[in-house]
Amino acid sequence: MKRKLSENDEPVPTASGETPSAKMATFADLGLDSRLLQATASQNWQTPTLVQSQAIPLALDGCDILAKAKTGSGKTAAYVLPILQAILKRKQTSSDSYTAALILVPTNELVNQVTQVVELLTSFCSREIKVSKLSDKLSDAAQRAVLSDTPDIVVATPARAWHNIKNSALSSDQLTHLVLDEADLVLSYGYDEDLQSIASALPKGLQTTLMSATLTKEVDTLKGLFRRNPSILNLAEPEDDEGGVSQYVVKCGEDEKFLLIYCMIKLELIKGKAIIFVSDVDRCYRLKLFFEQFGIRSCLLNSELPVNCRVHAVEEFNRGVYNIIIASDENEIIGDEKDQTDLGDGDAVDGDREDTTESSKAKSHDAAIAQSSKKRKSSRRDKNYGVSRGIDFKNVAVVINFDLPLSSRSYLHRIGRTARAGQTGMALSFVIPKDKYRKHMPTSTETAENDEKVLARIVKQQAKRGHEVKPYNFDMKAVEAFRYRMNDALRAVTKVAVREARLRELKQELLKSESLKRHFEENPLEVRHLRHDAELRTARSQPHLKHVPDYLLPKEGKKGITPKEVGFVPFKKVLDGKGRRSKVFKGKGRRVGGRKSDPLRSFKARSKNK
Ligand SMILES: Nc1ncnc2c1ncn2[C@@H]1O[C@H](COP(=O)(O)OP(=O)(O)OP(=O)(O)O)[C@@H](O)[C@H]1O
Repeated sequence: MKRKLSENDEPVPTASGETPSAKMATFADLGLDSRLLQATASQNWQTPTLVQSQAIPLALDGCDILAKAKTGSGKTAAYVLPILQAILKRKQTSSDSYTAALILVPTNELVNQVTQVVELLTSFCSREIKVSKLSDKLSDAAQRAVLSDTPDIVVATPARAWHNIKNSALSSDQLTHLVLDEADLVLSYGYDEDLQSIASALPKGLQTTLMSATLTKEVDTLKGLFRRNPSILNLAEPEDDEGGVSQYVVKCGEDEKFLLIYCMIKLELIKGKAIIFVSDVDRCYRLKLFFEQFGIRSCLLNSELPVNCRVHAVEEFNRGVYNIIIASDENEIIGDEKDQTDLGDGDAVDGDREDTTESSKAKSHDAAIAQSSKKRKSSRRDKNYGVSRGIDFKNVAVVINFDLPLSSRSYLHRIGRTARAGQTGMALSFVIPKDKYRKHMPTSTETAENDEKVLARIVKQQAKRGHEVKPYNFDMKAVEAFRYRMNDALRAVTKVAVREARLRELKQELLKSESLKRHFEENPLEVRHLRHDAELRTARSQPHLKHVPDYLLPKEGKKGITPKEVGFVPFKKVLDGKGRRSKVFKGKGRRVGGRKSDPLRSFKARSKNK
C-alpha cells in the first residue's frame, strides 16, 4: 500500500505499530546505535531535522521511502543513518561480510561528498563499517582492488556502479539497501540504461530510498523501474523552523547588472559569503576580470575546471578562505529543459504543475532553451558538472542570480545554496526586462531573453510555497556616479582578455595537482600558489579603480544608494565549521561513462560576439 506523509497529514504508523512523532526531540529518540549518536553529537547536530525524524523511523522499519524535502534539510543523513544502523545491528550477530548498501548519485562530485558524510557518520564505528566510492578517476584495476575489500557501502554514479556489477567486481547479490539521491536528476543525466541494468541485477526485497528536494515524473519512472511502491514523505518545514531565504529581484539593463554588483560589493552593501550564478563559462571569466579591475577577489566554478580543483575550491570556500564564488550554471539548461515542458515547477508529486496555458506560453521559451542547449551540448566540457544542486556550501549569506536561471525549478535549487540547515539567507536576482534585452551587446547574454517569463514562474512557484519575491529598489541616481568607472572596467575586459583568462586559469588549476598540493602543504609559505582567487591579469590594469573616492558617494554615504543593507544576514545558528560535506555536481542528458577528458585538450574558447 502506498502511504503518503506530509506536514498536514497524520503521521503514518510504522509496520511495528508505532507512530513517528511529528518531530523527534533527539537522535537518541530514534533508537540509533550509540556510536551513531556519538557521530551526530560530534557534528553538533542537536536534533534531527524534519526529514530525518520522519524518514529514519520508517527506514528502520524496513519501508521503501520516497522523500521530498527542502534543500539543505539534511536528507543525506536521513538515508545514511538507517543504513548504518542496519549494518551495525546485523554485525552484532553475524560476521558475514558483503556489500549491503549501494548509494547512487548523479555526479562524481556528489559521490565524493556523500562518501564524506558516510565517513563522518561512521567515525565511531569505522572498524565495523567500510565505505568505498567508485570514481571515474580510478582505473578498472584500482576499482576492483577497492571492491575486493568488500566495503559495506558503495557510493557511485549509476554508470560506475553498473560497470563494476557487470564485470563482477561489485557483487549486488546481497544488497539490502539501495538509495537514489537527487532522484529526479539521475535519469536526466542519461543513466537510464545503467539504471535498468542495475535494477535487473538487484536481489528481491531490497529496501529502496529515493530522495530529492524536487520530484518529477522521472521519479515515477524510477519507482516503476525498481518496482517499488514507497511511503511518500512530502515534507515542508514548518514556517518557524524554516530559516528561510529573503528573496529580492532587481529589474535593470544588461550593463546595469555590472554596475549594481560592483556597487554592492565595493560599498559592502552585501556582507558575508556570496555565490554569484552566471549563465556560462565566458561570463564567469568576464565577471571575475571585471571584479579584478576593482580589486575584488573571487574564485570560479565552471565545467571546464578539473573536478579536483572544483571540489577544492568549494572546500576552501566552506572554510572561509574566499568570500565570493562565481559559478556558471550552464548545465542547468539541459537538466531543466524537460521540466519546463513536462512539469513546469517540476514537482509532480505535489501536483504543483503549471497550468496548460502557462505551458503553451512556455513553448517558445522552451524552443529558445533547446536552441541554446544544442549550442552548449556541442561545447566540450564536463557533463558531470553542476553547482546549483547538491553542493553543501556552508554559511552562504547571499545567492546572487547575476543571470537568472531558465526555470523556476533551477531557481529553487540555486537559492537553496543559502539558508541551509535552519539558517537564514538572502537571494537577489537580476532580471532583464524585454525592452532592455540586447540593448548593450558587450554585456548581453542570450539566456536573459525570457527573464520576465521566468520571473513570473518563479513568483508563482514561491507564492505557492508562501514566499514572496520582493522588488529591491536601488537609487539609480546615486549609483550613476559609478557608471563611468564601470564602463572603464568593462572596456578593459575584452574578448581576448576573457579567452586568455580561460586558458590561464585552466593551466594554473591543472598545475595544482594532488602532488603539488601535498608539496605546498609541506611548504606552507608557498601555499598562496594554491589559491583559487588569484588575479588573472589578462585585462588592462587600472589601479585607480580599486578605491572608491568619497566624491563618488552620495551625501548620505553608501546608505544613499539603497534604503537598506543588502545581504547582511545574521545566522540563526553558528556552525563550528567542523566535519561538513560539500556536494558538487551536475550534468545532464547524456551518458557520461568512464571517459575523462583532458580539459586543456578539450578547451575551446567561444567566439561569440560578446
Ligand atoms: N540534524 C542536523 N542538525 C544540524 N545540521 C544538520 C543536521 N543534519 C544535517 N545537517 C547539516 O545540514 C547541511 C545540509 O545537509 P544535506 O546536504 O544533507 O542537505 P540536503 O537536504 O541533502 O540538501 P540538497 O537538497 O541541497 O542536496 C549539512 O551541512 C549538514 O551537515
